[in-house]
This record gives sequence, C-alpha cells and structure tokens, in this order.
Amino acid sequence: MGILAPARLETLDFRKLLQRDQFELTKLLKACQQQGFFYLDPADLNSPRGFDDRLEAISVAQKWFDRPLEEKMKVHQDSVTKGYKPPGTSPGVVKNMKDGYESMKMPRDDFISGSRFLPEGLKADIELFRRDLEFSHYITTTILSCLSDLLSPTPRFEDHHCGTEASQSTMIYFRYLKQAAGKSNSGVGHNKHTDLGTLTLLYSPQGGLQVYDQASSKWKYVATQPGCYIVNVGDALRFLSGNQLLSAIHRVVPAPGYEMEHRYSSAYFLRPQNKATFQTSENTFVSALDWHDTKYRIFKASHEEQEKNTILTGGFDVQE
Ligand SMILES: O=C(O)CCC(=O)C(=O)O
Ligand SMILES: [Fe+2]
Repeated sequence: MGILAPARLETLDFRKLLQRDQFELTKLLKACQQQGFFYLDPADLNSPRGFDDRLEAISVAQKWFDRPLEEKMKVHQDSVTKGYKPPGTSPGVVKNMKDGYESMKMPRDDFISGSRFLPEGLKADIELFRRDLEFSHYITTTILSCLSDLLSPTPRFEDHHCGTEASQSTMIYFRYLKQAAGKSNSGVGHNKHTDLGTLTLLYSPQGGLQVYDQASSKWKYVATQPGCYIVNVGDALRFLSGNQLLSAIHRVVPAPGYEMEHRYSSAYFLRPQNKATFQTSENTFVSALDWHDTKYRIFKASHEEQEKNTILTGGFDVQE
C-alpha cells in the first residue's frame, strides 16, 4: 500500500489530565477537534497495574486464538458486542475481499451482571479481563469529564454514560491473520470506518493502523508508541458535542514488511447508555442503541451497499 507519511498525533499525559492541568486540557481539546486521535501515556500512580493488565490480557487472548476454530466457534454468538467473531464476516480493506481478523468480545454489562460468559482458556483470567475493562472505563470516562469541563455541554457528556444503565460498551481483543504467501483470496485488514461510540482506548504493539487525513485526502500511518494507548473519538461523542469533536476515519492494513506475522490489538469501546439520544450525520434523531445497530448493519453489508451513503465513515467522504 505504498510508503505513507506518519500521522502527527499529540501525546497526552493522563496524570496531568487528572489534575486538570490547563496546558494538557488545551492539548486534549485541540487533538479531539482536529485529529480525533491521540496517544495517551497512562502513568497513574494510583493504578500502577492498569496498562500492564492490558498487556497481560492481550497475551492471554493471544494464546486462546491459537485454539482450533471449532472450539472458538462454540462461543460465537449472533452479537456484535459479545463472544467470538471468526475472520471474514465483513468486507475488508481490499475491494471485494473480506476482513482479515478474528476477535473475542467482552461486554461491560456482562461483567456487571456477573454472567459466566468466558470460555475455557479465558475464564481462569476473568479478574484480569475485568480489571483491564474497568481501568479502560475509568480512563475513558475521565477523559470525557475533561471534555465536559472544556465544552460545558448540557447535560455533561458523562451523564449519557450512567454506569448502571445498559450500554453497548465492550472490550474487544483482536487477531489479524498473517497473509499467507501467494494466497490472495484470504481476508485482509479492517475496512475504513469511524467508531460508532464515545471514545475508544486502543493498544497494539504492532503497526498497521492508518488514519485518514481529511485536509490532504491521504491515509497516514499511526506509529506505535511503547507504553501508550491510542485514543480516538467516536461518532456518538461527535454528535453529542454538536460536531465540535471529530470522529476520524481509520482502518487496519497489513503493515509493510510484517505481512507474515499475526497482528494483535485490543480496544475498549466506551459507548453511551442505550437510551441516550442525538442527531446523527444523516440528520436523524436516534438512540445510541439505534445508531449502534444501524452502523453494524453497514459494517457487515457489501462494499457496494457501504458506498451508497456515508454512515460507515460517520458522514464524511473518503477520496481514494
Ligand atoms: O485493531 C485496531 O488497531 C483497530 C480496530 C478498530 O479500528 C475497530 O475495531 O474499530
Ligand atoms: Fe475503529
């Protein structure tokens, strides 16, 4: 996919955001308005294991992905927030080819209700996964509170994310399959999209993520930064902010030179409570649950269907 320029993203310091450091808050607002993406250094003296839990959870998920497909399919569910998703269920990054990733999804509501939903090979580590999810929830809701301080929305953004209300917030662990030599019909990557929810807290030790720069109409690669999460704004937060914040278009491609290895990543998707409402890029008033379901219908539709409107890319056009 050619040599691309790197995206120039800010690195924010979580400790300074917690302290409401004015300079850091200004950087946060600019990053969310202009790029919709930033790195976050999670150093937090109160939760020293937070980021380490993410690394460990990825390595447990990594081993689980090595299990046979038939075993993983036992926890395949007709759900986009819960259970196993095999590779190739949606259009991928290459026209007329499917996606190239499998994933295991763990919804926040299931941890809260105490449901025993994790399969063999993962269930022994349920407390690790719970900590990873709750730390990610804490980080994303703290960022949300900073954004409310900055933009003074009524009600505050957090008020659409009441912890006890049902939501589609979920943690997802991904494996992008290596590209078999000379085999061109396997799925590839993760198609262009904007995230549908509020904030995404992503981590991957490997490259492949690209963000679309609207000013230059070019894809830019997002370099990995050791010890840092990548945070991005989703559609729901853009809509709740009256389009002041940007949900940036991104995708995942096989990183040049690394096509022959699997890529692992994980993301916590903070989403508003199901019954929150907002006006979308299509000028419709919908609930957060409706937008979630609409967006997933489009994620799964054919490339031709996807091109009929701009729902996939949050109301924005992509020149390719
Ligand atoms: O795997 C990644 O790096 C990104 C995944 C992603 O963009 C998504 O699932 O929304
Ligand atoms: Fe995404």
